[in-house]
Amino acid sequence: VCARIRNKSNNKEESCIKVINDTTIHLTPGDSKLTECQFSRVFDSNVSQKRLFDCVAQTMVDDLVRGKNGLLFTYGVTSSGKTYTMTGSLEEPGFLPRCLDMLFNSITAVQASKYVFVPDGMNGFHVQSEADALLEKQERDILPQLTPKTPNKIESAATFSFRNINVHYKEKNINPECRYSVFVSYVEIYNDYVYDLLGDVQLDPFNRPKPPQSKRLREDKNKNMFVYGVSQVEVASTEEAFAAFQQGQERRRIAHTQLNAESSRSHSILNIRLVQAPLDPLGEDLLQERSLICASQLSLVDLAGSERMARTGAGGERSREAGNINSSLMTLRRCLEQLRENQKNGSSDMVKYRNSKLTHLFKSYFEGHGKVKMVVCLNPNMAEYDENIHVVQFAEMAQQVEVARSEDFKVDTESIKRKAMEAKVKAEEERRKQHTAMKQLNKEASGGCLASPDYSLGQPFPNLEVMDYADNETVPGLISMLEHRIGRMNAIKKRVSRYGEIFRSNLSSCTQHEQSVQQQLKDCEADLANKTKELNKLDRQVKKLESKNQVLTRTTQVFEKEKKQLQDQLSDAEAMLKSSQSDSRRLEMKMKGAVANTKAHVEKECEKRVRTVQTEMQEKMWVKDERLRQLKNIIS
Ligand SMILES: Nc1ncnc2c1ncn2[C@@H]1O[C@H](COP(=O)(O)OP(=O)(O)OP(=O)(O)O)[C@@H](O)[C@H]1O
Repeated sequence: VCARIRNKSNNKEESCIKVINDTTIHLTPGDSKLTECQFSRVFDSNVSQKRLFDCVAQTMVDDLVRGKNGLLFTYGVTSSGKTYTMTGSLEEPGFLPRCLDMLFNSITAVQASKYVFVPDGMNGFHVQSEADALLEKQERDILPQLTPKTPNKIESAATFSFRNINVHYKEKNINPECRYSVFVSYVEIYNDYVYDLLGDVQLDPFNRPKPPQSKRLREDKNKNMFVYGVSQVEVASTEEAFAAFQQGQERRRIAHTQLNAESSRSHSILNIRLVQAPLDPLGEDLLQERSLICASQLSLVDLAGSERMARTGAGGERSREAGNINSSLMTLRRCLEQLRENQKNGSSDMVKYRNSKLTHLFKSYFEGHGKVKMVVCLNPNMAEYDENIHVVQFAEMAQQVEVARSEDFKVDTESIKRKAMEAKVKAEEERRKQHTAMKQLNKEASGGCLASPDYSLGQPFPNLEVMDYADNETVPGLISMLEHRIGRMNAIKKRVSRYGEIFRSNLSSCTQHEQSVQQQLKDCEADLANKTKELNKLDRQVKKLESKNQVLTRTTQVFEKEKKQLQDQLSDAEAMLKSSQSDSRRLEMKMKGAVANTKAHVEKECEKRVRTVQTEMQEKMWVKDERLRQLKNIIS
């Protein structure tokens, strides 16, 4: 567990963290209170991205190449520099691009052709022949053009050229007798659901992207947890891998808009998987034996901000998010605590990994199937003191957990080499044997051994006549001549039988050779038949797609026509609407004028009537007053 302290947001403000040495920091809220924390390594705000990579992540790439798994995660509160450390920028690349760069630099000379390794859907891989891989490549190159499925094309890999990765590390443990391929998958855990960020986007009937579907976690035959059905994209360079990552980021942004989420409230996990398999004894094709294929992975995890519920000040949906993050990080904490307890007491109490997707996914790492490293990011602002205390407490506890070391993947190159040598020697011996036999036969045939004089039994019989029984010259001469003839005959017999043997052995080796050629021919014919079948299938698919394409083109034309008609209708309707609007405006003006006139007229009329009534009333009052006065006079 390492700590990285980021720079202060305001230089004038006092810092709550003081770096004492390479492994110790002091945390203080400003007064005399002081908490000391130990880490395996402390990096202050001046540390460069490169140095951090050298010290923390480089060995994890070494392990990846040796066939070992690794988990590297950043932990800390929001804005403490987790994403900066993990991903960085094009100018200041973080762990992720640097790991990819080192990996591709290391395997560049021994990279397998694309699509030779095929994911089997259960976290494993199998190997297919170069020819099948080529066929698949052609299919993939052609089919997407015919079926434009989703609007999620991977951004051009050339877009990403990282500055400051000029280190070009190379891992020395690359086995030249193996071939390697890299796959990436990218998932996020949000509200305890796992989403695939590199899968095809499903569209709704209105051609809008559908909200993402959650994935399940499963265990493979090696007891490693994996996201079932997750997309694994094969990448051939750092740029291609980063382009896939960027596509995932974009998908994440869209999904967050759909789910009304905030990116800092989800955990994101990029898995870099390195697959390797040895070459056959002749060093030509990859061996297809499953047991010889090794797939190792490096999981780079950017955890959600670790602040506590009260700090988030959230309500409603946000409070549920905060709760889920807290619960997943809390489960992580509990699991690590239980592991520590088990290790301390030698007990084997159950660790409840299943309580959250995060811990469930990384269960295998904590059980010793790989190396785990954590970079704790700390923000030195005084306001973060309380949160920092919780973060370092977690880190200190995590440091006490020991994860068992996993074993290197070793290809038995010695036995493969031995086999190769044996096969070579045998083939060479066979060739030499045949060659000598042929040479011998030719030599003997052309060197006159088989020519007629060699088959002769010697001088022809002289004309002999024995006249005297005491002839001591003729009979012994005849006897020696006959003995010589018998010797010649035996030698010829011996030679003929040797020729017969050589001929028979040549015939048998020729027959064997012919049989093996016949077998090869049969294999080739079967292969050809398969290929022809596949080709026919592809041909049919192409035809089907072409006819679909035609139908779609026609439908598009019909729709285009309808669209044009509808557009015409729309513009007519708009024109009508405009004219009726201006009519109604005119009518409104007219009505307003009429209303004003009528109002003025009515007001005038009213005033007139009021005045008349007033006059009448005044006259009546005057008459009444007059009568009252007269009445008063009469009374008085
Ligand atoms: N060590 C650093 N040096 C320079 N800038 C940094 C450093 N750490 C973080 N920053 C900057 O601070 C800002 C916030 O950092 P970042 O996004 O990495 O935080 P975070 O912890 O990932 O936050 P969140 O939890 O919201 O994802 C970014 O603009 C980043 O560039």
